[in-house]
Amino acid sequence: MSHPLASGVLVYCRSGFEGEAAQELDTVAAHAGVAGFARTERGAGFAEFVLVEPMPAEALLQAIGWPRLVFARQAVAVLDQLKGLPREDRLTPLLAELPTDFAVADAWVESPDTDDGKALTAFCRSFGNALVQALKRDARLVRDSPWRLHALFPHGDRCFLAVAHTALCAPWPLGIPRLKFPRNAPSRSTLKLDEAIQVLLTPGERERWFKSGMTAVDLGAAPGGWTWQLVRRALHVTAVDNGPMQEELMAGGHVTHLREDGFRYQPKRRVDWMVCDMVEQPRRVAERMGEWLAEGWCQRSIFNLKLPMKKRYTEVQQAFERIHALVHRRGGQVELRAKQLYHDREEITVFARVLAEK
Ligand SMILES: C[S@@+](CC[C@H](N)C(=O)[O-])C[C@H]1O[C@@H](n2cnc3c(N)ncnc32)[C@H](O)[C@@H]1O
Repeated sequence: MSHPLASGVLVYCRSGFEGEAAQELDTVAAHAGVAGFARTERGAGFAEFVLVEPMPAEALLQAIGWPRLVFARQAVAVLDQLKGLPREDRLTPLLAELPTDFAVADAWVESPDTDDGKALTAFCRSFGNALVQALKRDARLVRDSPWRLHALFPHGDRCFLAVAHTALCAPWPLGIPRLKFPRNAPSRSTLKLDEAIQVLLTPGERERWFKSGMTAVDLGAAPGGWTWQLVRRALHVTAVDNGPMQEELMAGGHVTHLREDGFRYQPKRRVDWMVCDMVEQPRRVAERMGEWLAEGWCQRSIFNLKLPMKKRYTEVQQAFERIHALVHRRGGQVELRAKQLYHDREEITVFARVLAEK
């Protein structure tokens, strides 16, 4: 069976952001005309959208999938939820729920990215090995299947059995790309920009849009973690910040440091990239980012929106609307992709590019 039926969508999110993830699922599903409701538990590290009627998993993931969700590190299509699994044999009941003649390329056993979930990591590893062996034995593991099986255990006796379509879902366990902190990078924030580039851009875009000799502006750059990532990709960077930049990074000769206000700075000529990590109200940041994009001062941008307020989902929507409106007013159109990354705490990271020139 190549078209499994799903009963819902399960998204993995940052603990504490389940409300935003659920609100987003409700909104995106309503736009896509998919009937159902979102539910979650605070601190669970996941939220679920329950369908009124089951539908093919692929169509569901196309309508409410990972690429279009901001507060989802991963989104998978739920086949079933198993409760009260016996400790002595959790494998047999799980295998019994798999649709017959359904093969997958791989199987991942996961637990939410929470303290409770972390306590299950060792179990997940050994159970994952057993599951893969069992699937091999039953000839259900087929390398070129577009499907991957996911078993998410919120508790030792409760499991969501789900499937991911490799073209529509995050390619990393728990939706978290494994990134190593580079030894000589100036700050831990460096991982945030690295993750944004991995998560928000395709491999082709990464290759085309980061070429030796390209130019970038980094607003709020000090001590230089984001600048370091751009320099690593052979870009020339103008770093705008009143604070000091790391000496080693400056010594490389690829960075010009300007002690100026990042909200007033304007480049003399268009740059390939503008990145911004200034800690400010999301409205103020959105306004300035919209201005940069509308005026064509940069081709593309990656910026953070800090979200310390209560109505975080609404705040994000308003910021996006404002950027669209500013660019539209100047005759352009902007594409926005955004995620709450693993390295984002109370914030999200946005990629923006202008699609049509004035
Ligand atoms: C979170 S830190 C940036 C860290 C940096 N991205 C890194 O990876 O090392 C925020 C920076 O924004 C700067 N900043 C805040 N408001 C600013 C403004 N109006 N103009 C320029 N820099 C500003 C602060 O001085 C601070 O260095």
